[in-house]
Amino acid sequence: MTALIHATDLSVSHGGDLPVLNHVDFLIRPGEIVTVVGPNGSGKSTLVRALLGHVALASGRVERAPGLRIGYVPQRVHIERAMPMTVRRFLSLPRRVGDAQAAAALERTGVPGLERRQITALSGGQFQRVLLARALLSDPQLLVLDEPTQGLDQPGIVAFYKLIEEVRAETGAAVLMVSHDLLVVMRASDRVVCLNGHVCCEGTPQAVSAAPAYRAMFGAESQGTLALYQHHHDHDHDHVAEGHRHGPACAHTH
Ligand SMILES: Nc1ncnc2c1ncn2[C@@H]1O[C@H](COP(=O)(O)OP(=O)(O)OP(=O)(O)O)[C@@H](O)[C@H]1O
Repeated sequence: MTALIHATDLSVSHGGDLPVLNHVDFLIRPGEIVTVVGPNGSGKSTLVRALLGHVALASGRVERAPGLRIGYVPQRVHIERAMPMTVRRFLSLPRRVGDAQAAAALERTGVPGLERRQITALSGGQFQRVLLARALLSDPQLLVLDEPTQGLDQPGIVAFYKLIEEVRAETGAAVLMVSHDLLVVMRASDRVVCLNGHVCCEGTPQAVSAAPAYRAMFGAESQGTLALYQHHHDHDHDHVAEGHRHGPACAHTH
């Protein structure tokens, strides 16, 4: 298998009437940056957790490359920060690491020397970088980031994505990201998957931002994303770009 993770016909139900994920196919290859976008409650976190093997599947299968090393950064809001703990101790959870390794990871993520600080005393942006540092300690082949820039301001978001691209360039790790930051997320991604219980459309950022299903889902917000690309390429945005896969919500033909 050349893919790091390959999921086919994935359905997940949390017990409600409708499945949260409905026959989703998903693939991530070595070194790719893939971003999953979609409205609140569209199943993005559930997809990530299913790919990691953290939720039971109603149907389908998930294949992970044998021995795959994954660095997982869960949604920041889900991490208990109230407990008194230094950054250094946090970096040794769940796996103990040496001082030099911890220092190098903090340096790499742009927050050197924070070891003795309390987790509770960090800013949102600093904590995000500490979380990334901890994920990098396992030398991952795949970094999984769930809403990594939630709560950051615009410059903080741009800086974080730049850091992710640098890490990918240096380590060759693939990156799977869930994000709402439509304005900047597209630029950093090789491929975008637009999710709403099912895969509405997927492809290059350019192709997805021009797809009717994507526009319908994000409406006015998507205009900024389109503007971002207008000077990068020369096709007419009133036409559908080539190169994206159709989902059930796509009404057009090429
Ligand atoms: N453990 C759970 N038990 C019951 N329902 C759940 C559980 N986890 C998620 N859900 C429901 O599944 C749906 C999808 O949730 P999920 O967190 O995957 O969406 P999301 O796209 O990541 O949302 P958001 O953008 O708000 O983070 C939601 O309706 C949510 O309420």
